[in-house]
Amino acid sequence: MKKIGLYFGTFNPIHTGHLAIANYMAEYSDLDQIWMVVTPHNPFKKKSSLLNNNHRFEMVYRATESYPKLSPSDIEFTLPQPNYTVHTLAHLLDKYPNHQFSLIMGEDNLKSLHKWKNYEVILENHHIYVYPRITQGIVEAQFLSNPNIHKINAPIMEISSTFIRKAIAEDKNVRPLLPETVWSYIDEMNFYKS
Ligand SMILES: Nc1ncnc2c1ncn2[C@@H]1O[C@H](COP(=O)(O)OP(=O)(O)OP(=O)(O)O)[C@@H](O)[C@H]1O
Ligand SMILES: O=C(O)c1ccc[n+]([C@@H]2O[C@H](COP(=O)([O-])O)[C@@H](O)[C@H]2O)c1
Repeated sequence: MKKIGLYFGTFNPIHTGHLAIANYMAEYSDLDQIWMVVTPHNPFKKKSSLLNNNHRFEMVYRATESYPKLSPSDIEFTLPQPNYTVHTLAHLLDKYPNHQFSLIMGEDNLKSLHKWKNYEVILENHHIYVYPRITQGIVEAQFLSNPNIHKINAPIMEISSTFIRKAIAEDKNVRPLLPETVWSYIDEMNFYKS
């Protein structure tokens, strides 16, 4: 049985914070593989400001290419939208009956987990690894003591895709915040200019 960590994200774009989290999990957990699942449409986010799926996938592909334990995944591209994680998990369990799937997420997502579709089902069947992040809101008490939720003791990295998109639109240099191959793709393609 292979242990897979699913790191779901809009990745618009993938940044050094994402990559550091994925690499930390690859190095310091018992997960065999981390799949970075590019989500076409988060049910809580507007689709209008999104770069198309293939461009976001390409950036995740480039970011993870030289990391053997990290892989990009386009599994949600052919599933109904918006993408509810519980549906994707059902699809994955069906397709890979011999894999054990855990979730990796930032603390901002844990703060809204009580609003996710069938979150109880997700929690009953999967471990969730939560990465610290400074954001508004509080984590519901029910999640603080849940045995399937594991807090990761890792340094906080305050980088967000929103900050990067805004900075590029304002002509700032964001090169250190992105994997080099992602930075050059964004630069070549003129993404997020305004
Ligand atoms: N700097 C960070 N530290 C910890 N977790 C993060 C960080 N950035 C993103 N994440 C987590 O990575 C996953 C995917 O994040 P997402 O693609 O939404 O990035 P984002 O930077 O939050 O994007 P946006 O600013 O567009 O909302 C989420 O679970 C999110 O909580
Ligand atoms: O299933 C849900 O109800 C649900 C609600 C909000 C977010 N999600 C998923 O959480 C993942 C993280 O989203 P994001 O935009 O914060 O990177 C992404 O795969 C979303 O589809 C899922």
